[in-house]
Amino acid sequence: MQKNQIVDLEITDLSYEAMGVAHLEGLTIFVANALPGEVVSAKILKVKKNFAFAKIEKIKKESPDRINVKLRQWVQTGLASLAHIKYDKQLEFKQRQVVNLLKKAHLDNIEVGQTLASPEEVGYRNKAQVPVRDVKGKLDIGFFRRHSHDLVPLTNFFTTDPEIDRVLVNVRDILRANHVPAYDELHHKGEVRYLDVRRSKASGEIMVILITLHKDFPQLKKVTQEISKINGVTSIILNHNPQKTNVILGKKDYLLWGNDYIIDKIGDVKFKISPQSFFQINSLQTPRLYDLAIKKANLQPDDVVIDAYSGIGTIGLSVAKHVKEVRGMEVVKPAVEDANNNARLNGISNAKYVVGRAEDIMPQWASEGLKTDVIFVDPPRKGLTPEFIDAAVKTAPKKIVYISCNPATMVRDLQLFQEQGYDFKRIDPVDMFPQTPHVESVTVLTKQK
Ligand SMILES: C[S@@+](CC[C@H](N)C(=O)[O-])C[C@H]1O[C@@H](n2cnc3c(N)ncnc32)[C@H](O)[C@@H]1O
Repeated sequence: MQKNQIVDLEITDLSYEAMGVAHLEGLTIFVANALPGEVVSAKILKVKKNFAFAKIEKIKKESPDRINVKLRQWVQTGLASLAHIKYDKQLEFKQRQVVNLLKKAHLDNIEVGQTLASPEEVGYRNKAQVPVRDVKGKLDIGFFRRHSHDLVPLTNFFTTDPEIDRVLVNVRDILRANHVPAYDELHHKGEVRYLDVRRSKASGEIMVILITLHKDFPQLKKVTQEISKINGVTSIILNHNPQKTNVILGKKDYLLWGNDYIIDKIGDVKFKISPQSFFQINSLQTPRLYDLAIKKANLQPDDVVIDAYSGIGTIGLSVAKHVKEVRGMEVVKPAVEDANNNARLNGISNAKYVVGRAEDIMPQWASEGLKTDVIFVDPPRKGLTPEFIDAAVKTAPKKIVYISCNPATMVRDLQLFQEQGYDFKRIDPVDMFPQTPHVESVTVLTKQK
């Protein structure tokens, strides 16, 4: 098989990144945007030892699960790489990801629930972080083409709250009118690198973050003034990122106008959110995710509860009023400050959050003799560490509730807990990210007698 060769392929599966999978001449071929059951004529793009990549030239037999996407850029950029699949099939795809990982780990006896559908299938994101680049001599916003830094201009981000799209376009126009240069990655010059906009569905408050190469630039005052007039904007922040890096946010934030936070709500608990704090992006699905996790924890009034990888304390503060004590840890300092302020804001006095890596703090607490009843973990994609797991087990919790955004690392970690006397029977996928291949899930581990 050779690059540029045109081949006919029968798609038999979807990879975890939602690429169509076919087999030919002993190779596994990944075909972008192809669906199981389809027969496509495809062009080979790259050939490796055991696999190859191809792109569709023509669909010869179309799957009944295919949807015609209004803007091909949504799929092309990876912004919404499942958008060409009917929503109920997306949910099945996510459930199957978990089933397949369990099979690989020889855990076939574990039940996997149906993926809990999101109340909103599009426009659900309460935050957008979009690159700003020069396209054909004009500052533009959009999304990078997959595996590249070529900006595909966009004004409708599809999965984002349309109110956020409106603000993004307004800010783009203000930057253009004031001749603010977009960041030029190649020469490491220019000004605005990214726009980050967050909106609270509960309060309507909007935060605009300009992520810039320099801390100040000639048009900044005027631009700030004009952005402050956009309907709904209550906070404008400059995030200074002077580094030559792919990391989006710099370390320092400067308040340009308004508040240095926005207020959101989950259930009846209010949350103050700082620019660098993590906050679940699907506002309507988050309370359903937490309700599921909390129900599974079967909390008792005397329980000592850990909220690990706590962000701004959303899980711990949602349960604090029903238990004896909540302790949490989180590595981002402003998020911890938010968590402790959020406890006060909601009249909660039995929850305390500390700054630090969970893999350092948990062993410290265990060595101090802490005993726990329920541990909630909600780590980033890389999952937990063995140090964290050992220490968590030492505190002898009755239950560990694992909320995960990456089923591969979660299955690895669940097996480590199993080796230490904890067992689980079921995993429940929850769709936090419709139109994308991301799989969130909740699992409860119970201490064996
Ligand atoms: C998936 S978020 C969950 C946050 C929170 N539980 C929520 O639902 O909003 C993961 C959090 O872990 C934090 N984090 C990442 N690595 C960490 C580490 N080694 N120790 C503690 N927190 C960490 C991140 O800053 C982020 O806030």
